Amino acid sequence: MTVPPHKRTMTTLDTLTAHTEIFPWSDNFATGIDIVDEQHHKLVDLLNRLASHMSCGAAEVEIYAVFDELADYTVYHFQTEEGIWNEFLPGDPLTLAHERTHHDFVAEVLRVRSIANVLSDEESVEQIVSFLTNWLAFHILEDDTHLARIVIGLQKGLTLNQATEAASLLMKGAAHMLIQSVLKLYDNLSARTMALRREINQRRRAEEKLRLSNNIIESSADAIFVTTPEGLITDVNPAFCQDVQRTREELLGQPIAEIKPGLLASDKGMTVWNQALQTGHWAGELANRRSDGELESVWLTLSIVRDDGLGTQHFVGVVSSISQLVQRYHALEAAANHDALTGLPNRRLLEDRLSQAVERCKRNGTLLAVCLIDLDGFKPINDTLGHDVGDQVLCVVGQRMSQALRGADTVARLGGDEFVLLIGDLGAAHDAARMLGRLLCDVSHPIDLDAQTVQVGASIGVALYPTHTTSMEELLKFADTAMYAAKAQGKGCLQFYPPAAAG
Ligand SMILES: Nc1nc2c(ncn2[C@@H]2O[C@H](COP(=O)(O)OP(=O)(O)OP(=O)(O)O)[C@@H](O)[C@H]2O)c(=O)[nH]1
Repeated sequence: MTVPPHKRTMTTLDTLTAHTEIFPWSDNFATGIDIVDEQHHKLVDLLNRLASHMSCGAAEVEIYAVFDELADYTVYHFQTEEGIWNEFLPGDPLTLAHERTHHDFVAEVLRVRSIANVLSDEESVEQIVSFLTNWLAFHILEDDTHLARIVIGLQKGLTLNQATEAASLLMKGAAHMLIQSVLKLYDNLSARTMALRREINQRRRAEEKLRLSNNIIESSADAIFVTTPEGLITDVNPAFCQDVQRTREELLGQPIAEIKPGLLASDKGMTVWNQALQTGHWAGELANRRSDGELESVWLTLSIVRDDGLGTQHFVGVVSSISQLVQRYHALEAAANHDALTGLPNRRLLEDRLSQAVERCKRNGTLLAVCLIDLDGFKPINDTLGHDVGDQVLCVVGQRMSQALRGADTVARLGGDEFVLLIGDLGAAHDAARMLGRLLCDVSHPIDLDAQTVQVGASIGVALYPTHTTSMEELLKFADTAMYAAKAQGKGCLQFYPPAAAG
């Protein structure tokens, strides 16, 4: 069943925001025929809602739906009216002229609808409101009232001529005045009231935006502060209060550098402040001392909010804790630089350490021993006792090597059962030989595992910086050559480059 437009409970126009009665319904609008007046009332109400939309500028209105609803309702209403006029004044020129006006009305609504895509919603609604106002004045107040009065006359038993004359007389005075006053009302209201309403609504929207921004700042997990150019706090959010364990009231007017000394009182803090002054912005990582005394990494964004005259007005700082990010970064960095099994530096970190060690020895005029170690007899452990046992052996051997060296030296695992040692700041080659002899002994001690004891040996090849080469690449290559010579000599021994056989 089709629900007549006036029976719909929730219409698009109903959803328009609070509306202003620009054309409040008055008894003067009444034609005297109840059903017609009731429907006119609804149409005037639609007009008021559209006018209200025009002044409020509600952006969410579905303009096409508004047009469709208006067209729907008027077609429905026109059928009612035409039914009455045709019943009492069939074929009368007034009735025919009236029907043409109805067609014109629908055509105009559809015309504005058809150009709605090139107009803004506001412009479309303005066109419709202007058109409806004229229609209210000339159609409802003039034509409908005129016809209604003839019909009422006929209902009272007057002849058509008598009824027409009586109606014309009535229409001459008051109705004319009313039409003029409606049009004037529209002119005045559309120009002034709507402009005013629009302004009010713009302000309301701006306030809403401001309220939303405030809510965001208030609920932000980041600590936010605002200061004068001299660094005196003018506002803070709850996260900032929480961070420094002070109330907002206690903080207002306080120097930010005293409240957050770690952030803004240090030399770095001054640099941050000055750069923000010069460029309008500073962002970067700083250390912040929390209220519990712990140091944490934070990301500070400091910006200047200037007034219209471009004079400095406020500094706005946003402090975001990035401790977890930094921890994660360090964990990833550690993983990228260390061997997952033994935790020793991997080849990537070894390259760094090698260049640092070379630099140090160059500076100090000392020797650096680059030692390549390959275990002896490791494969059979893997093969007979399993890979897990092999892994344990690699870890124990790594620990023993680390313990045999000084803190500044490096033990790295290249992969498999291959390790590299960097022994720096040596006075002579035999210093390295002594340390490596001890290390060979340590490595070859039996290893007690859960269920068994195993034993491995090691073959070591050594190249010296700068004795054998100053190239880091060659240092590793020469150490490798020497290590193969050690294997060839029966394993479990130390061989300096150049190996005897090679040289
Ligand atoms: N458990 C374990 N084994 C590994 C790992 N990486 C490589 N291997 C094994 O280590 C063994 C290294 O082989 P070799 O160096 O020939 O063994 P080796 O018995 O010490 O022989 P030589 O060097 O000639 O004395 C191979 O069996 C590899 O499969 C690892 O991460 N864990």
